[in-house]
Amino acid sequence: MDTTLRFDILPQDTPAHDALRQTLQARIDGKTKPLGALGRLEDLALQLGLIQGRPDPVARQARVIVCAGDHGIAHEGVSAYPQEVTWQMVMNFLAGGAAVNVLARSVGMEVQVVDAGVAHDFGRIAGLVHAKVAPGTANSAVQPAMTAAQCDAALARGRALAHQAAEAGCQVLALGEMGIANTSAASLLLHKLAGVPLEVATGRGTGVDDAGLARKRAVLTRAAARTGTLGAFDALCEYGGLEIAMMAGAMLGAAERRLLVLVDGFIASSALLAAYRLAPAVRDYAVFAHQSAEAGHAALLQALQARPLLALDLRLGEGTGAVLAWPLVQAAAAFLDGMASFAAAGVSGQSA
Ligand SMILES: O=C(O)c1ccc[n+]([C@@H]2O[C@H](COP(=O)([O-])O)[C@@H](O)[C@H]2O)c1
Ligand SMILES: Cc1cc2nc[nH]c2cc1C
Repeated sequence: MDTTLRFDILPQDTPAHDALRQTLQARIDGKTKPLGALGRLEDLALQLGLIQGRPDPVARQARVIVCAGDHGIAHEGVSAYPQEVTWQMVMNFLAGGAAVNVLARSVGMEVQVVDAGVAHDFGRIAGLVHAKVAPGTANSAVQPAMTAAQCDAALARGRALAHQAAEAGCQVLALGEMGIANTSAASLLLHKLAGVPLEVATGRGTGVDDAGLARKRAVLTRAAARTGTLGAFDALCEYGGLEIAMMAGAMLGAAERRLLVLVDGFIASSALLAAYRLAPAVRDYAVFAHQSAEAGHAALLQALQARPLLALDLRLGEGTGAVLAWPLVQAAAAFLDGMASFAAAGVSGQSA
């Protein structure tokens, strides 16, 4: 089985990119600083230029899309919080009172809240993007979480949301999520797609105690045993979530429109892992914002050969870590644009 969608992402290893890479590197190296002294900001500037296909990339507008979804596996008692927190937090996002709202305001980022698959009827509520594919997934401990049609619908809707962000003028798209029990889905994806043992891939999520962690591991072991080796789409169907598939679709759609993708924590990274396996070129568009305190995130980042920008011990989700990395992307574009070159400033370059 495979997704019916085809993602059209420009790979970045073409000869045209080699020429642009050299131009960007020369611009970076010509700035008034010791060679390489802006460290990872230099990598960011280079990546942004390659993504936008220009030596003078811009980072003016960014949006965070928070995808919310519920999980059948929550009924196995794998989270420290009850399922209704998902829809209650959606209301909190819409009221502007959640962490992601506050942090996004502080860095000048727009928040879009999406019902990807919450097990609650919101009615026609203002401000919410109504993209509910189903009222939560099925319990992946006993059956596939999603049908292929549901997974395809979530991917397609995510892609469309990313395209809309591009049309609205964004250069950068951050993806975040809300979904009680979705660390279970992310751990199962990590286990199935990267072969990471469940003992390593499973953490405390919202904060289960030792007994809760043991129970969660037992549930995930049972769930994983239902299937053998899986491709990315089948793994999403079997163990993913509607919000995870929607984030994956949005990441792929963002790359199609040459947006830089800011990846949040453990669950968002599992969406990127699935997206990467569906279309490897998406990896070049991704910036890993932070290393989550969730056990398993280190292994996930390693599987993607990713080095996150920040390490703040966050384990909240919602896109909070991704939002905090937006000023760094802006700083990268700003130094490339505004710093004087050695020639312009009359500063001597490196000694021969
Ligand atoms: O982003 C992270 O790294 C992260 C780590 C742990 C928990 N979360 C959030 O907590 C919820 C999932 O935790 P749980 O225990 O219900 O599986 C979900 O709403 C996530 O946004 C998020
Ligand atoms: C309160 C609360 C807020 C969240 N935000 C993301 N995941 C969350 C989980 C809980 C429990």
